[in-house]
Amino acid sequence: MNVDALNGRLLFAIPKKGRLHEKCLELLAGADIQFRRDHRLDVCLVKNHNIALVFLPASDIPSFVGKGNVDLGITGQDVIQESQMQRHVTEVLPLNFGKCALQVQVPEAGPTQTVEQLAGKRVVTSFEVLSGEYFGRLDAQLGLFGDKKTKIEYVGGSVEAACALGLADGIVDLVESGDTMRAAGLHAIATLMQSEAVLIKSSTPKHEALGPLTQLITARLAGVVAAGRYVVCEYNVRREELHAATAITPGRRAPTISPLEDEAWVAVSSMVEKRRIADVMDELVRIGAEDILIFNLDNCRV
Ligand SMILES: Nc1ncnc2c1ncn2[C@@H]1O[C@H](COP(=O)(O)OP(=O)(O)OP(=O)(O)O)[C@@H](O)[C@H]1O
Ligand SMILES: O=P(O)(O)OC[C@H]1O[C@H](OP(=O)(O)OP(=O)(O)O)[C@H](O)[C@@H]1O
Repeated sequence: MNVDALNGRLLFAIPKKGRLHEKCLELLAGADIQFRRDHRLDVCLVKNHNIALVFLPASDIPSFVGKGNVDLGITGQDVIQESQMQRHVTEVLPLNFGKCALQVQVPEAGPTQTVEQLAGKRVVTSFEVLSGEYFGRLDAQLGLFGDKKTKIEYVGGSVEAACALGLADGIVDLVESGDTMRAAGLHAIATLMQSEAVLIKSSTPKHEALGPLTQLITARLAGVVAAGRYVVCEYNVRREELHAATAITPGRRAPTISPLEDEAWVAVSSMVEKRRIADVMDELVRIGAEDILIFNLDNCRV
């Protein structure tokens, strides 16, 4: 690709592989950001917007965005902190995927069961900056100095194997379901941070003219994220129960209430958070609501 082809385009960084990659592609499709990527190329032009996508390792995206080499990016909050770019990037939108926790883990049956016991020993991690800060504070509290301090060692992957291989007394790694941790015979004894995927932009953007396009893309992505988070709940309820019904489904602004041919009844339509829907349906049944229907959203603007 001719380098000039990128001139004036909004550069948008997407994780090139790993846990966040597929979800990002779904998000781009939902926002109708159209492109065709030659699988050997890490840069490609968007057909229907003045944007170029740049496929990068998730852990490099905070510094590319923070330094202004690319304008927008998607990555995890964990790698923003680890690369110490939190002052250089602005988190524009939480994306409701890539949720995980960075945790201190030790062998379940081992002699070390608290972080105080682990301090001063060997910790293996891919997050050496965050682990160094965490154990640095702990070492200072416990009066561990010089060669008594916790020894933090970096590995690029398969961190969970480090204890079994005799490399470490504990590890610091990401946990989502906990399957990896349990399969390795480990359990968590402390949490350094919670993380999810976020849309980020440079805190000092180089291309001010691209501001409106950044806003448009952010609004589209927010619509796709909200569509995944909410369902539409429709039901019929007796008019005298309307007050109770709107308390159960208050909607984002207010529920839509429509009259029915039978004047004793009304139809209610309301957005409800997906994770609450089973409880909401139980409560609606309890007040005598009928014909409760739940609809998934493809896309929305809220
Ligand atoms: N199990 C998980 N569940 C949810 N999100 C995760 C999980 N593991 C990692 N993430 C998120 O995805 C980001 C990328 O992690 P991933 O393990 O896919 O790295 P990667 O880019 O493939 O790098 P590498 O394979 O070189 O370690 C992490 O920084 C974190 O924000
Ligand atoms: O709690 P869980 O749901 O099991 O997820 C946690 C695992 O996911 C991540 O690794 P990933 O599988 O992305 O591969 P990696 O080790 O190559 O980074 C992380 O490093 C853990 O190993």
